[in-house]
Amino acid sequence: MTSTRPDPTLQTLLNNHSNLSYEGSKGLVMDGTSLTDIAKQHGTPSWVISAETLRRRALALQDAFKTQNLPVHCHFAVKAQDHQACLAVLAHCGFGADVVSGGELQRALAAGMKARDIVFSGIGKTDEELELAISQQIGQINVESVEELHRLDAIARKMQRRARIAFRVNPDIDAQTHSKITTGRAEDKFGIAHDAIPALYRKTQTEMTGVELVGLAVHLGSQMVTEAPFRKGYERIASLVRTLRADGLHVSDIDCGGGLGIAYRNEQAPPPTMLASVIAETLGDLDVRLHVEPGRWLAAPAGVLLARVIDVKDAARRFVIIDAGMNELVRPAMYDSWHGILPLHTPEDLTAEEVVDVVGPICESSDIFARQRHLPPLKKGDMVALLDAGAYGTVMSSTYNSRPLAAQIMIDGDQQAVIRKRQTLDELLAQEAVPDWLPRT
Ligand SMILES: Cc1ncc(COP(=O)(O)O)c(C=O)c1O
Ligand SMILES: N[C@@H](CCCC[NH3+])C(=O)O
Repeated sequence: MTSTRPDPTLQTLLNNHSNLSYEGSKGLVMDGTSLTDIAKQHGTPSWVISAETLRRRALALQDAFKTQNLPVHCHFAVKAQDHQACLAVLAHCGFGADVVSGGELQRALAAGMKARDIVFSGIGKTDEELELAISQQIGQINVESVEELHRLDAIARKMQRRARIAFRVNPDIDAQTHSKITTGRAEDKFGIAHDAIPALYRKTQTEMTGVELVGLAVHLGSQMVTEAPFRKGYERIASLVRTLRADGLHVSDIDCGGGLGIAYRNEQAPPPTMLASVIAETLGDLDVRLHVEPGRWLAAPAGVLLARVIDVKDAARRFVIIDAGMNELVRPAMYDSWHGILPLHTPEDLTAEEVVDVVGPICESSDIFARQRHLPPLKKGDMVALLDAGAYGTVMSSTYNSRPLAAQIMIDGDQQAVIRKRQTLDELLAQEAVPDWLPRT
């Protein structure tokens, strides 16, 4: 995710984020709501998520498939943004869910998603999680190994049920993204090796009674901004489907996974219409039910993280120290990822710039949001928005350095609500117990 390309200008960042604009004294506005007002009312750091943007992107994705006349079922990858209010927005748009744990499964159901619209992927599903999925009769369990297949078959038979499953294929294709979010190479832990699929498929469909094998699933990685890996992956799946059918086996469902990237840093990220046409060209003639599992593309641009400048420290570099840290948004520290940063007040001159490092307060050298970034001059008390924080933001945050979890606010037209209260230090400490047999001073 690091790159030698020059950073986009603030104007380019704004142009790339159609839900953000500067409106005079209101400052930075997201879908009509002043982010300064939110920060003043709810404090910082705070997460803001726009239901309107979520909805707009959900519809754009569905439209892309409609234009291709593709019968695609959309399942939101809950791991990207798991708040029930966000899941409810997407459920209302007709989305199901892609879940990776019993917790996510329960969240999706609580938010109103239908069990039959839920797909369960994940490399380490416990017996209890498989039992939950079977008892809820979810749409599909994507099996990731022979070992899991046998475990699931035994559990389902014991429950006198038949679990609807697909095999997650490891196609041994590089997603051309950050290595830490690549999932489809042979050395990655995910999926069943593509060359092992035909024999296992036959054995499963002809001999196993606890599972109903309906097809294949593939997910190559996340933040994919080139077309080639999608195409290669789906071509491999199409060729497997033809092999299976030539062997008299039944394939009715293909799950195309997620992975569609966004332009965090003005990347030439392809739109969903690219995904739709690649799926149409590679899998469109197979007469199967198609599924997709996008997360980031839907949620990332719908969210921002608001923070306040604690201090500006002039040393070997100018450090803008903000009150959000890697415990809130860990992506830059974890993947060297780039997030746009905009001041909340309307800058007098969008082109007036200082070169600064924007850092958090955490005692880790990796707690850096931006290195040598060109930003309008910032001073103590100014507030900023970290962009594209709606996916893999709140869900990956922690309380490192005893920092209570930040508040989350949903905006929707002229409505807004706190959808997650700021955690208090008392609540954080109340989760702990000190054994009374410990000697105390
Ligand atoms: C199986 C599976 N499906 C879907 C996703 C969602 O990916 P993204 O947020 O990149 O669309 C992931 C995460 O990479 C995943 O592991
Ligand atoms: N957490 C990653 C994405 C991982 C996707 C899960 N398979 C990110 O923030 O980019």
